[in-house]
Amino acid sequence: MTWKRFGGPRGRRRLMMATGLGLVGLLVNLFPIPLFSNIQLVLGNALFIFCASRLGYAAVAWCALLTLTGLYISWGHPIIYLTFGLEALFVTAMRRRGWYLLYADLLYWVLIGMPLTALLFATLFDLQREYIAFTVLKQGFNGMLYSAAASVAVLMVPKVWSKGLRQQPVLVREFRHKLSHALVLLTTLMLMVSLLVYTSHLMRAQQTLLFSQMKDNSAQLAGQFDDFLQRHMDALTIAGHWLPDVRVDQRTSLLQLQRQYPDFLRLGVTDDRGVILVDTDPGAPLRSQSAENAAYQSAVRHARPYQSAVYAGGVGGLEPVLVMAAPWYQSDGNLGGMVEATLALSQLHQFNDLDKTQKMVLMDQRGRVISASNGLPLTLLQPAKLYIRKPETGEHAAELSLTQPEIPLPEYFSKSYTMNNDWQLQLLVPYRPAAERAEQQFVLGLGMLLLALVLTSALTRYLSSYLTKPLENLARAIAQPELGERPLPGLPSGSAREILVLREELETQRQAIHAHHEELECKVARRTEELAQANARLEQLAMRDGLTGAFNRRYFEQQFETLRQLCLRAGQPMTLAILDIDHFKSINDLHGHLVGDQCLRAFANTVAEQFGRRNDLLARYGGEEFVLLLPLLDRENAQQQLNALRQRIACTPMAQTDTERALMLTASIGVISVDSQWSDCAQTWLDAADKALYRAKSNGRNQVCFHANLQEPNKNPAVSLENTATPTTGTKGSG
Ligand SMILES: Nc1nc2c(ncn2[C@@H]2O[C@H](COP(=O)(O)OP(=O)(O)OP(=O)(O)O)[C@@H](O)[C@H]2O)c(=O)[nH]1
Repeated sequence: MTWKRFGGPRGRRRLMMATGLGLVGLLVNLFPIPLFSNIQLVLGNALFIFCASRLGYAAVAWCALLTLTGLYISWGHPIIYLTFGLEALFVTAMRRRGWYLLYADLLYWVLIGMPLTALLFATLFDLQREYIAFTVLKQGFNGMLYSAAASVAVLMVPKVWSKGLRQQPVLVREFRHKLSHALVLLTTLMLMVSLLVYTSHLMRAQQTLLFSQMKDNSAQLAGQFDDFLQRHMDALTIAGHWLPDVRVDQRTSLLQLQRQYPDFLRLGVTDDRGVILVDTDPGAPLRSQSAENAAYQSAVRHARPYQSAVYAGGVGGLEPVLVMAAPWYQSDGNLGGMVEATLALSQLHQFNDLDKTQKMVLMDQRGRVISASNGLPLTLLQPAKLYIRKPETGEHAAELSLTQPEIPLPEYFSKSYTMNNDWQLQLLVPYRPAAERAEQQFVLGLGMLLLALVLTSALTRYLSSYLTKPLENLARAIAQPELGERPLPGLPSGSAREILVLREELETQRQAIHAHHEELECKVARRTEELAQANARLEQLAMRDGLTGAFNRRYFEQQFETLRQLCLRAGQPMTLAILDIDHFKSINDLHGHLVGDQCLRAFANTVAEQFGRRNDLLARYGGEEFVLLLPLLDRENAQQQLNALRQRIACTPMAQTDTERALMLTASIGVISVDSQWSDCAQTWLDAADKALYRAKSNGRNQVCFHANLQEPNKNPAVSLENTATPTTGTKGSG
């Protein structure tokens, strides 16, 4: 056990909490609530069950020890430490595994508590089997009641009370489990309380009825005994009056009287000094009541009837008898003496024998048994040992045992009655049948309780799924990725209003989110479009020449290697041409820069129209110079197409002068058209083409000049360029 856990301030607070709860439990258990039969409620145990919901083993064990000490004081059986102590630890362990207290306790009593209690009772006590079964059931019932009470306390007591003290995990459960537990708890408590109230009320009513019957019966029986004594005394009194007339044969008359009253064991007549004159049994003289007996003397003196105390007499001198006497008078009216009789009392119980359901004990003033029903373990004329468990109170009969003072179950309900002569009549009704009735009702009630629990559990399962299904559907619908597009699914028409409201609220929110989402998407699309356009514009700006729309020099340099690789892969030559407008300066000078710009644009368009293949690339190289990169174009085709271009330029009006004359111009073109492997350096190619251009200019302009058969450009390209240039002359355009 982890007593170390009690270390530190938190541990000390836990110890204080366990001690506080344990002491409350101890106090409550000192006064178990008596219900009926032998059933008592031990609500104090609820305290250690409550403790098990919050604290660990050590704290619960300590709380249980305190609580059970209260029970030990009131019950006196040390085995409670075992059965209930195990219960405390078992419930703590199960709570740790996430069980509800009520279910954990029920499981304990079914699996361990009831079998263990039955075993202990069978071994340690000499009890009837049915009584053991009933006691065991009673323990289980008790367990369920106080664990249900503890569970309610757990629900009711604010969590803040045990804040920081918790050793048990906080359990997050599904709604249906919570609902089911709450309903089972409620049902258990309601049914148990109803069962207890109903059964104890019924039992009390039965006991009240029984007690009132016993009261009547005891009074009636006592009356019969009084009658019995009175009748016999009357017989003697009457005999006292007629005895003088039959003086001749008084003995015969007395024998006749004895025949009429067989309980007179013997009869006799004394004189006024107590000397026996006549005796029905002269062989054994009538016990003298005279001389030393002051009461008898007084009775004689005053001519009053006399009744002795009970003493042993009769056959063998062992039966309880008494002597009664009445005065007799002589014919002159004077007191003659006393008519005496010995009266047998042991058969008085026969008055009660008609009622088989009850027994009786009649005791004299000194508590000695005078007469008792057959079968009772009592000895005549010995003081009766009556172990009365509860005194008679109010309308309840006392509980009485004749055999053992500490027997767990009383043997009889008893009602005592004091007769006129101070004899005690004890009326006894066997306890067992009444207890059996109570037990039957209790077991029946317990069975109904279990049935109700099973039904409640099954019903709440259905009910909770009926309540939670719409919530689960809603949660599932919300979790769907395409939530925004579709409306939330409708709920069954019988759904709770709160859930319907929740659904409506969620649907409104969904629509708002969806609208917002769509708006955002539109915005994003618009922004993306704008961004793409801006990017395209930027791209254009980055790679195009603003005036002519042709690619710029940087773009040309970027694309050069790509297009060269294209030619390499195709094993084709590549052509690079530099186009330079002839005498462009004079156009500027004569017509102004605007016209010059117009010419540049028109020139670029004309070139682009001529070389419109996908991979042809026209870039403005600077001023009025353009570069044409023509992949997959061999020299022959290049020559043909560039000449065609040159002619087309020459006959294409590029702009209008102030005088509305069409402005025509020519261009010189320097070309290099070789295997693409020739050089991987754009500048080398440009230089070679520039050389050719230079020659075109030098040769009179408006012509296409080629360089060819360039073998090792990197070594000395200029030399080979000079040697291999092939000019193609055209008509010189006007400037
Ligand atoms: N309008 C206009 N003129 C430009 C532009 N860029 C360069 N120029 C002009 O182009 C002219 C080029 O003149 P030059 O290099 O002497 O060449 P050219 O007059 O064409 O003579 P050749 O090339 O030898 O036939 C210069 O006068 C520049 O001012 C431009 O963007 N717009």
